[in-house]
Amino acid sequence: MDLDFIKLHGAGNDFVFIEDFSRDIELRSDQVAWLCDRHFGIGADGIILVRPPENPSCAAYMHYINSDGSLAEMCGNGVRCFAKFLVDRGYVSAESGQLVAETRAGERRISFETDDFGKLTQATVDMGIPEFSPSAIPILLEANAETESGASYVREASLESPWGWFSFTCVSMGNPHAVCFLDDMDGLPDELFSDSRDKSLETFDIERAGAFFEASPVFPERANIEFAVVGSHALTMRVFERGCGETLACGTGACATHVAAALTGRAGRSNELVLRGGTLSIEWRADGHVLMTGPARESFSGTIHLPA
Ligand SMILES: N[C@H](CCC[C@H](N)C(=O)O)C(=O)O
Repeated sequence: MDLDFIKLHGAGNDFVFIEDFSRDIELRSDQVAWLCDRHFGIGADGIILVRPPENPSCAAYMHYINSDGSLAEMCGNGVRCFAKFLVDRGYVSAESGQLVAETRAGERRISFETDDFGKLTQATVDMGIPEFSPSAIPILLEANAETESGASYVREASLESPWGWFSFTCVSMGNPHAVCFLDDMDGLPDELFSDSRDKSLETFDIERAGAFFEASPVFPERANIEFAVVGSHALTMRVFERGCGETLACGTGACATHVAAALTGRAGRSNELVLRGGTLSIEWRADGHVLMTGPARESFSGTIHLPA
């Protein structure tokens, strides 16, 4: 089967977009993995099929698939690129400045800016209200703290690993996140850093630590694992994504990290989240909604022959 595709990315988190308004594209996990392979396929962190919405007031439905073929409820960088796909191709009027995307996690309102040619340059997504209960994450641990509004949540729960104990604060943005603040890297073993003389987020071996916790039995549906460092002006983070591995950015992960930082007194209600692929601006509003602002870029388009 020949597939027309468009490659887009949000802060380096990249996706293969395929228009599927006729709802006749179904991809097996091995086909998804092949399309996402950076040597034998197109190369991406995930696939996004653009499908008709259930609710006609929504612009379209975002069907997101991780590069390992697993489905995820939500993708923050992906939904900004989703808006770009729709605006740049005229499915949504550039003048309207907003649209509602339908996702597996629910509807997400997006406001966007365009350039002089009507092409979307950046978008602000209302990522909804985070969920905290262990059953909502899901995580097989008891809640041990309460938010100001009385929601129970898992705060800096210690999980053991071959390299010692790590503390995670858990947040759902429609998909599961476990956030670890690396407050004392000197206390971690040398083998977890590519340069033991420079124990930093950059030299931290996220592939090993992230893979260990992503697959921990404490997360029955696995989890996206964030490691973050709080600076004087910004939060710097890296993410090992469920079903993908390390990505250059994770929109829902940036939101979860920001919320966890606010909950644990490390940050206020608005922050710049610095990721390897770019910076996302996150605000946790007083009404509980999390707003994420960031770029969306088109890389290239083409047609690929998908082996049967
Ligand atoms: N791997 C994630 C989905 C993609 C999230 C990320 N790319 C984002 O921008 O939010 C999961 O399985 O929940």
